[in-house]
Amino acid sequence: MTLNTQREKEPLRRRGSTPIPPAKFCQHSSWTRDPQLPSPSAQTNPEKPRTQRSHPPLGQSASYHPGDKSLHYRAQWSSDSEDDSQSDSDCVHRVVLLGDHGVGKTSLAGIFAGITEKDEQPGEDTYERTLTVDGEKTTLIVMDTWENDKLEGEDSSSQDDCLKVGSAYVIVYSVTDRSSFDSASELRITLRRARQAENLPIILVGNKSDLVRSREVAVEEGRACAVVFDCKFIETSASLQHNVSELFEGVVRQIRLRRDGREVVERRRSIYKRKESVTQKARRFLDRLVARNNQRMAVKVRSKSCHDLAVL
Ligand SMILES: Nc1nc2c(ncn2[C@@H]2O[C@H](COP(=O)(O)OP(=O)(O)OP(=O)(O)O)[C@@H](O)[C@H]2O)c(=O)[nH]1
Repeated sequence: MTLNTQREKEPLRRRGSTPIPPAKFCQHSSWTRDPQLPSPSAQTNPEKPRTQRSHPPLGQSASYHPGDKSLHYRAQWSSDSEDDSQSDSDCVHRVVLLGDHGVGKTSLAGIFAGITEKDEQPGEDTYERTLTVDGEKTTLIVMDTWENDKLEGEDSSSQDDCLKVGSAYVIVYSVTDRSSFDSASELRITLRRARQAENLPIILVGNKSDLVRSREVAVEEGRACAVVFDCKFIETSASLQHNVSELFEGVVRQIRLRRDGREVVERRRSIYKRKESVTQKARRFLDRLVARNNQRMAVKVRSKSCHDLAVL
């Protein structure tokens, strides 16, 4: 994996209120977007100026591909150093950020969007970006539209919309704020109620991991919560841009695992993942084997795997 810090084009931004044409979305495994089609937003707003931004580091795995003219209106980052010409699909998925005020949703969305300057606040609340993960392109539309504090009797339609439209959800809490952790659990329950029958990718994110001294929620608590609520877990620091690329690449992998099935995704990933040693692989295999016959072990393995965003 390489880090490419070349200048890149600004990612597409939308206002949350701007309707997104449903035809853009890949809710089904068979849907593939025609890369020759112009962006729907480019059609509705052809005059929209696009300024250049520098790409943030995005962990250690970012690389931008400015030569791709068919996707000129979108920014991309890649988890691979390989040539992307082999990419075989380009689906679009909505990822909704949920969580209390001040936990860092906008900051995470800003990093996703490629906003680097500290004092530059994201002006919009919906961002589109194409990621190349394990050699395949996927476009995410990250929605930072959640309004947490609807009062009793107030119209909750925007919350309902958020709970309906996502192909994946990122529930953020701050590790320095226990009440935000409690809210995250409530949000998980609300989401489960709203989308009962669906096996949605949901990632619980403990943000602000850099604030070591004011930590109120231990990493083990986050992990245990993810096991109980059957979702994935990662700690991030938007300030240090730690684990942010891993988070969004993990979202892509979780979407694909549900779309393609476990074997296909894991095989594809293994081609690209060369860092894992034979010993690590063998340990993981043995853990699973033992877990099949041991309920308690199964919980242990699940708690280990809940922070591996590349497996189901
Ligand atoms: N130290 C530290 N501060 C962070 C981190 N992420 C966000 N912040 C700060 O926390 C504050 C709130 O961040 P936002 O991104 O606006 O949080 P939000 O969840 O979008 O908040 P609302 O828009 O009110 O819902 C800002 O001052 C950020 O700079 C982080 O990882 N570490």
